Amino acid sequence: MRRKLAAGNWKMNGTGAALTELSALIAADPAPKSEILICPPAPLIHRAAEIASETCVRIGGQDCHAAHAGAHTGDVSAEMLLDAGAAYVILGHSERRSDYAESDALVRDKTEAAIGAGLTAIVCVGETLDQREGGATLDIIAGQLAGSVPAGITGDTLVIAYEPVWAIGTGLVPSLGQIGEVHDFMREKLEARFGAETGNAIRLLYGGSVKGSNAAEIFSVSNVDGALVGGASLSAQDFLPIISALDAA
Ligand SMILES: O=C[C@H](O)COP(=O)(O)O
Repeated sequence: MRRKLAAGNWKMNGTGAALTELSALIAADPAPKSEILICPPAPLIHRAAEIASETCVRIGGQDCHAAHAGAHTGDVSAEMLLDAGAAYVILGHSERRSDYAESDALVRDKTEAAIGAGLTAIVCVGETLDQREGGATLDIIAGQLAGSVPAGITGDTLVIAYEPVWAIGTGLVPSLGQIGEVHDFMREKLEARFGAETGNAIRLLYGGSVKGSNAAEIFSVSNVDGALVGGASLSAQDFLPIISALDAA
């Protein structure tokens, strides 16, 4: 049985004052059935992890370098995230793929580094609007999965987030049929590559304009094990209904 995961990606939002939202989240929902994850900007990870220690909320990073250490100005390694208190790291988010031209091969190397350091990697995949309209969605997802996910993973160290690029921060959401088609396809691909047991243990998140108002219907779709939430994770008031919907799914 896969434990559901409500993951919040704060992106490049929030200074120390934003941690009051994390405290409010912890105070409001101390024992959800689902796992809760908040991925704040890197400078807040250590403080966030201290606030969340011994609570049900886990803390994660939004990226890491593929190397353990070295001359990589401005980067952080997976080991540094772990040392700061992170348990997860998001990798290959479409904003990283577009802002920094991150390739599938680079995402795969980062994922290997993250898992090797003891983090759980959340690898993001998703098509652009042109690709969807051109009928290429499943080919794109297959290629990103094959290229970004390393060999030899285990079901508890990898999470896949399906985030259609055109749904991120736009208020646009795929139909439930479209979400289900991609999630079922990803499950098939993962089972074919890693075997039924591992492939079935990997959690599959949907991300892109998830709100309290649409969360329940999204979580009713087969093979949707939770959500990767951007804007609506920035306030406890907005994130809590999503967690409640996931608990109820
Ligand atoms: O990582 C989160 C996603 O990019 C979704 O962002 P959003 O919920 O603001 O659309």
